[in-house]
Amino acid sequence: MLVIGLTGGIATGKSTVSSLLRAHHVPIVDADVLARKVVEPGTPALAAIVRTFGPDVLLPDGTLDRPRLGRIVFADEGARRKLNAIVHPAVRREMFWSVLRHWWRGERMCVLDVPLLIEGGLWKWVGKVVVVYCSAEIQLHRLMNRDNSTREDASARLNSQLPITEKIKYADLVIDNSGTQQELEREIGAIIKKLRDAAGWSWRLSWLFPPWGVASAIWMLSWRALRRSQRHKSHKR
Ligand SMILES: CC(C)(COP(=O)(O)OP(=O)(O)OC[C@H]1O[C@@H](n2cnc3c(N)ncnc32)[C@H](O)[C@@H]1O)[C@@H](O)C(=O)NCCC(=O)NCCS
Ligand SMILES: Nc1ncnc2c1ncn2[C@@H]1O[C@H](COP(=O)(O)OP(=O)(O)OP(=O)(O)O)[C@@H](O)[C@H]1O
Repeated sequence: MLVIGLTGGIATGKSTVSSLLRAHHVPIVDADVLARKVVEPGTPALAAIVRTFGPDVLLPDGTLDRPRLGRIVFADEGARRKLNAIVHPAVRREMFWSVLRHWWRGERMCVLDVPLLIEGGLWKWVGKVVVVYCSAEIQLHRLMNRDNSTREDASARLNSQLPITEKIKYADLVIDNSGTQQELEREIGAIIKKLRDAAGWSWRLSWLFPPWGVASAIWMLSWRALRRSQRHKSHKR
C-alpha cells in the first residue's frame, strides 16, 4: 500500500483537497480529527493539558476551550512545544492504527492529511509527499475568512509553521490551489490518477503472496530512508 502524506500551509486547502479525494473513495487519515479525538474528556492527553496550562483552558462542560488554548500556544513557541509534546505522540499512535486498518482491508493507497508533516519529520516515513500550495497572502485571507479572525491572530497561526515556500521543496507533487474551488475540482481526477499510478500494482501481489509484501516493505523502507536523507542534505545546502 502506498502511504501518501498530504500537507501544506495553514488554510492552503488540505481539508478541501482531502474531502475531494474522499468523495472519490480514496481512504483518508485526518490528523486534525485525531488531534481532537485524543483530547476528548477523560483522555490522558486532556488531563496533561490541564496540568500544564491550568483549568482555565476547559469550558464549563469539561471539553477543551480550543480558541483559548489556541490564543496561548500560537503566541508562544514554548507553550506550543509543550502542547505538541502532549498531543503529537497520541496522534501518531492513532494514525499508525488507522494506516494498519487500511492496509488490512487491502487498500491500494491511503492519504495522511497532516498539517505538520514536514515540521514533525513524518515526511521521511511516507511514500510520497503531496503539498497543497497557495501564496502566503491568499493563505492569510482564506484563514481570516474561514475562522473569522483578525489579521494578527491569523498571522500568528501562519508564522507558527514552516513557510509554504519551504514546504514545497519536500514535495513529490505540488497541488496549486491558488485558483477557484471549481478549478481544483476539475484537476482532482488527474491528481488521483497520478497517485494511483504511483501506487502501482505490487500491492496485489502482497496479498496473494505475503513474503512478497514483507520483502517489498523492507526494500521500500530502506530505499526511502536513503532517498530522504539525500534530499534532506540537499535542502540544507
Ligand atoms: C491549539 C488548538 C487547541 C487550537 O484548536 P483550533 O480548533 O482552533 O484549531 P485546529 O485544531 O482546527 O487547527 C487548525 C490548524 O492550525 C494549525 N495547527 C494546529 N496545531 C498546530 C501546532 N501545534 N503548530 C502549528 N500549527 C498548528 C494546523 O494547520 C491546523 O490544521 C489545536 O490546534 C491543537 O490542539 N493543536 C495541537 C495539536 C496539533 O499539532 N494539531 C495539528 C495536527 S497534528
Ligand atoms: N480554491 C479555493 N478558493 C477559495 N477558497 C478556498 C479554496 N480552497 C479552499 N478554500 C477555503 O479556504 C479555507 C481554508 O481551506 P481548508 O480548510 O481546506 O484549509 P486547510 O489547509 O485544511 O486548513 P488547516 O491547516 O487550518 O486545516 C476554507 O474556508 C475553504 O473553504
